Amino acid sequence: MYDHHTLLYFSHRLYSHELTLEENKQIYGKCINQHGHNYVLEVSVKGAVDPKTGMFINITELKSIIATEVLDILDHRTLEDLEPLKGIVTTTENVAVWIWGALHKKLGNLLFEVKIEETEKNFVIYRGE
Ligand SMILES: Nc1nc2c(c(=O)[nH]1)N=C([C@H](O)[C@H](O)COP(=O)(O)OP(=O)(O)OP(=O)(O)O)CN2
Ligand SMILES: [Zn+2]
Repeated sequence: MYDHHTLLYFSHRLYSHELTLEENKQIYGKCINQHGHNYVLEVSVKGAVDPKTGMFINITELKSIIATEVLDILDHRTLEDLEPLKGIVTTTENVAVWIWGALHKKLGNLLFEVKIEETEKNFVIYRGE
């Protein structure tokens, strides 16, 4: 098992276009307003160590995959503006599921877990269930 931490910042609001403004206010409160977080993304991978190399993935490759598939798309962006997240309420749960999908395309079964901390108090762990 190997964990890799990375920081990213993005702005979002919690708002569902399937609900009325009143319903959104009821459900999401102050979070319907645009705001941002310094998220911490932790990607865990697992695999059988290759006896020849002593690795199951080169961390340099893992970092490159996280950079191209996640950071280059999300970091310092407004989530609601991003095509891949259109129509998705950008809760930490939904962002974790989206990140899992983006990484799984490249990592396949090496991907074990995506953990994303939205604030010091809130984080989501997703294992592709
Ligand atoms: N199930 C979820 N609930 C909430 C989410 C979420 O992603 N999933 N997100 C938010 C807001 O984005 C908000 O910015 C974070 O919530 P907040 O209560 O502000 O976070 P803190 O607990 O760190 O804030 P304190 O004011 O210090 O308590 C809300 N809900
Ligand atoms: Zn928020």
